[in-house]
Amino acid sequence: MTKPKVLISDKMDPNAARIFEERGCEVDVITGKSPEELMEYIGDYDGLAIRSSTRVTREILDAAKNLKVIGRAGIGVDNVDIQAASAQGVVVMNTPFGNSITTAEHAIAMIMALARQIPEANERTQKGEWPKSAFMGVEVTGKTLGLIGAGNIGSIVASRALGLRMKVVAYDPFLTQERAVEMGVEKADLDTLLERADFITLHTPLTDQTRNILSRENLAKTKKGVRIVNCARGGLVDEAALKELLESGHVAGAALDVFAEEPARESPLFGTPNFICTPHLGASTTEAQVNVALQVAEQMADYLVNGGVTNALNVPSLSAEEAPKLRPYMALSEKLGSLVGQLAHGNLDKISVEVEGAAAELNMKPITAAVLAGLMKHYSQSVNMVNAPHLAKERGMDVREIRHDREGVYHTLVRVTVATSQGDRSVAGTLFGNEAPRLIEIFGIGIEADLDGHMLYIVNEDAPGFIGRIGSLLGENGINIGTFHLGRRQAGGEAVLLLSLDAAIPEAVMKDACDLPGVKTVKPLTF
Ligand SMILES: NC(=O)c1ccc[n+]([C@@H]2O[C@H](COP(=O)([O-])OP(=O)(O)OC[C@H]3O[C@@H](n4cnc5c(N)ncnc54)[C@H](O)[C@@H]3O)[C@@H](O)[C@H]2O)c1
Ligand SMILES: O=C(O)[C@H](O)COP(=O)(O)O
Repeated sequence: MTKPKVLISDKMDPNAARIFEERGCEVDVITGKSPEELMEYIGDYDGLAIRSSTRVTREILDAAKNLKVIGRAGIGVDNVDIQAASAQGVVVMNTPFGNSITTAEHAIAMIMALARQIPEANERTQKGEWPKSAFMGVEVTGKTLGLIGAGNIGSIVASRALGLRMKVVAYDPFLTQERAVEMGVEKADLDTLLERADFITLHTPLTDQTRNILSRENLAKTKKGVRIVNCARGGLVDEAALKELLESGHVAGAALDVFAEEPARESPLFGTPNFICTPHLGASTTEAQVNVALQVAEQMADYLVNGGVTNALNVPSLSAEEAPKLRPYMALSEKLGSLVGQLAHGNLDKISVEVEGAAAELNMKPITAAVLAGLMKHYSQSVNMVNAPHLAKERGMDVREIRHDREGVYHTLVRVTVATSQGDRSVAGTLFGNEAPRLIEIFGIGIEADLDGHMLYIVNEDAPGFIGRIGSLLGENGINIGTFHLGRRQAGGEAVLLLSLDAAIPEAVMKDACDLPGVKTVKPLTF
């Protein structure tokens, strides 16, 4: 088996490359290249490991013909076009916790640096000024910290601030009262926070709701003498308004680790009194970088080698334990989706996936994704399990998942039903020995078969002599039958034949098969 190839395109702890190699991947480290250069060689890789410098745009993804997974060694994925990645079937994963403590500590360091003006005092002291009377700081003890965003990092900041004997007021629409009590913070609305905070620290992602959350208007609502810290994302604070308020003295200090435009080689804020900044260093500690590098490499290799999905932002997670159990179900589901996609006609926009027996114990999302991938691959190119649910949603397909508790005849069963203009059409399958996908029913007729390679599906009137005639026709045309499966609704009623063939059936033979007496439908199938 060829080894999956991974490209590390941003500066990353060397442990990442080591883990990739140990887990059976080939790895190249090529950093600091332009998007045009990256586009030239990205097509060779199955995996792309990044931090915040590589921008994974639609154009890069278009060139990344073999790409299966993008791994972000860190939290923010705003440098990745997730929609384009999903549409292309590329899994996007991050490491949501590896640098949280480090970033929270950076925010606390910024709070302390602002309170005691450490950067300016340091600079002037080293210039030989000994400016003892120029600086008068504030204590943080007893002050109110306004926390905007109380997720992973925000809650660590809160716990450290409480340790510094600050009061913490938090604004986060997803913060429950119970969680606020557990964190020891006071839940507030944004206006209350702005009015009351002596220090404000931001810990939200950049979204349409949070962009410019500290707008000119909101900054004007803050207490005179407020100090502001942003170690989350540029774009959360109006930088021009911040500069004016620092100059007027309304804002007593501001510390930014992140800027609306990065890298920020110039900014109107540079040189403004009481403004300090760092070049997006929130996650830059040895500990955090080792954490995220190890984690991203483990996750990506797990996906590329075993199909395990952890911390993905565009597909449901699938643990390394679940992956081997689900793999045969995914193969079965893909085949059932493919069968129904080849046999049913009309608008296949209503689909239900039902599971019972052992299958009902499993995570259904990957099973449904596999059904959709099998169904849609006959209608759209480059569809896979990652992009199939997105494509189905985009097309407005009504997808239902039904889990039955009942015990059926089979120890495990997956059924796929599509609503067609002729009514519901359903196919079902099971796993033999928990491993081998096996069809057990087509459109209400019990029939057992492997769905593999070239097959021929025939519906005919159940009458003596038909099997001989179809066998002769194929034999006369040099087409070897591999397996032969039969089912019927009732004696003398509608019968189904499912043949596996060693080669694709030529058009002319298909026509002759259609002309055999009693034949209603003939359809070549491929799996
Ligand atoms: N400076 C750095 O180097 C650095 C390092 C790590 C993370 N970050 C950034 O820090 C941010 C926070 O990371 P995290 O791990 O805590 O994320 P998280 O998802 O755990 O927490 C984000 C919180 O923001 C809240 N939120 C969302 N919309 C909001 C709104 N409109 N108003 C108020 N709160 C809102 C969410 O409910 C959530 O609780 C992210 O943007 C991340 O990219 C920066
Ligand atoms: O979202 C993150 O994890 C941080 O912004 C860290 O970014 P970096 O990996 O480029 O330091």
